[in-house]
Amino acid sequence: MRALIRQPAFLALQQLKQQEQGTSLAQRFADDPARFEQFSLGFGDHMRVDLSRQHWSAEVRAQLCRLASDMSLRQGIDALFGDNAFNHTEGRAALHTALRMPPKAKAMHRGENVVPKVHAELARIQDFCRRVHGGIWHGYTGRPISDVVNIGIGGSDLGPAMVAEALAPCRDKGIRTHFVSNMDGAQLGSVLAGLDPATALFVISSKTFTTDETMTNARAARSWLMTACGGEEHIARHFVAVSVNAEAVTAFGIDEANMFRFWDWVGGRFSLWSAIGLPIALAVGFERFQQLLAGAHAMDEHLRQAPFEQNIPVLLALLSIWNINVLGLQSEGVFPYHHHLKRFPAFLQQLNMESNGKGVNNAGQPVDHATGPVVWGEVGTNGQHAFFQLLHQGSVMVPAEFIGFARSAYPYPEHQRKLLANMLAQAQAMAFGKAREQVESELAAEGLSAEAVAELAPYKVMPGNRPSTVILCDELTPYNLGALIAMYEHKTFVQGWLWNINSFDQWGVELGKKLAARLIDDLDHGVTLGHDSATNGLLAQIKLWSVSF
Ligand SMILES: O=P(O)(O)OC[C@H]1O[C@](O)(CO)[C@@H](O)[C@@H]1O
Repeated sequence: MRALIRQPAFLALQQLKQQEQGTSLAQRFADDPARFEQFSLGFGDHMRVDLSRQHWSAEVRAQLCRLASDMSLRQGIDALFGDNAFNHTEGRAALHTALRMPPKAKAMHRGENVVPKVHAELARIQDFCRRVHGGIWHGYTGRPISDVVNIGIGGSDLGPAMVAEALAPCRDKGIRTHFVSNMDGAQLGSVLAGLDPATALFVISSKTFTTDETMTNARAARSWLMTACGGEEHIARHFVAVSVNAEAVTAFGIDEANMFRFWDWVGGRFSLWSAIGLPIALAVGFERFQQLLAGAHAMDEHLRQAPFEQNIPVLLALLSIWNINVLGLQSEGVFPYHHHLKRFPAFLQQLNMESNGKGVNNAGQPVDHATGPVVWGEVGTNGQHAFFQLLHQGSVMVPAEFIGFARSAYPYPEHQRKLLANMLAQAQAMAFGKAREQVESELAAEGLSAEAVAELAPYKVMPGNRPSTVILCDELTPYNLGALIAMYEHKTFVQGWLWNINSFDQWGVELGKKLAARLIDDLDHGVTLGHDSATNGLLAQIKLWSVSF
């Protein structure tokens, strides 16, 4: 297959660039009163995705869809649900979609249908939740569990932490959840300080069960608990594990009976649907966890069945290809207008940037085009009072994705109306801005002199013409959240397919881990030599200031 930038459809898109850039968003809307209907898509009765405020036309969309067809995307999508070898640099499949399939479905991996074992593990999770919620599984003094502490990092943290927070209004099981990920005792220390060891349950979540941050935190948590309860025999009531590595789990001292499994065909950043989602099920109940899976599965089916022109994740990915590879926009802002989605941008950063931050294609050659964008964001309206200035008037153009919900679980209708109004206003301001003439007439109406108007006007002009997407749902339910996350997973996958990169490995994080291992040793022994001069100098300074090394 020819590379993206040598595809005839891509060359056609490049030809269209000038013409498209020459038409402002304001002009597009003026020319076509039905633009919203033309460029917005529904997902069932719960979600509407508005792509009308992007710098594209029906012609661009058609060429992008042709590009996807020419690059055999349909074949790629089919493979995502079957026995693929997508993660060829690690010798693994990418089969996370099997985690949310109904019991009777089939997903083959090396000749075996994996769906029955997925459901067998789900049944174990359900049973465990029942025991914890019913107080049958209790702490060493006999009191029921009140606090669940997930110890994990990356995909073993971000997904469950984001979802547990997002579904906060559904937390009716009497369980508080905490997430400890960082190699910084400040995080573990502050979580432990608020816990009663007799009612705390630690979930050690690590696909490999070798990640240094997780194992360091897990060992410290175990010592803390031992000090409180005074005996190794009590540990089993307070520690469970989620991993693929049974040997390492038992070596740590957790019985295999208290280990929840997933499989090497589940990448870390795609793992929240597996037993890695245990803290979610403990926090909001197993039924809601099932609804989350159902929402994701519905999005899977949409990806598989909808024609490209109406396929939400496909169009999101194609638009990002258009923005990145043709228009040269290298960053994407994600702004959920829901306070409980405050961890969503961080989750998306791992999902997209760890997947698509690659510089070598599937044939081992350097790519000759841009790949994954810088993904960042913050909840609205907080972001508006922080960095939206740059979005509106800065010299960088950042396509924005606004995510909003018509209904709120909280009884503050005024807040909700104002929240939604703000989200819509930001998308409007980005697209249509404010022209100089309007600024001048407003200033004049305020009574400013002609001289003052001329002086102030340039600062108040809003250039507009900045692209954005609005994703609107009826409410932040487990089902909608599942669909939303799966939508972004598939956007990431489709981007990776078209860029012809492996979206499922992450070799780029390895070197730092190796270097850190040597530096940990040096800090342990007070060594300040043998590195580059900057590292040696900083080691010496740390040694001077530190009392503990
Ligand atoms: O679940 P594990 O094996 O502890 O890995 C945690 C995270 O570390 C990474 O491998 C990156 O270092 C992620 O891909 C992964 O989600």
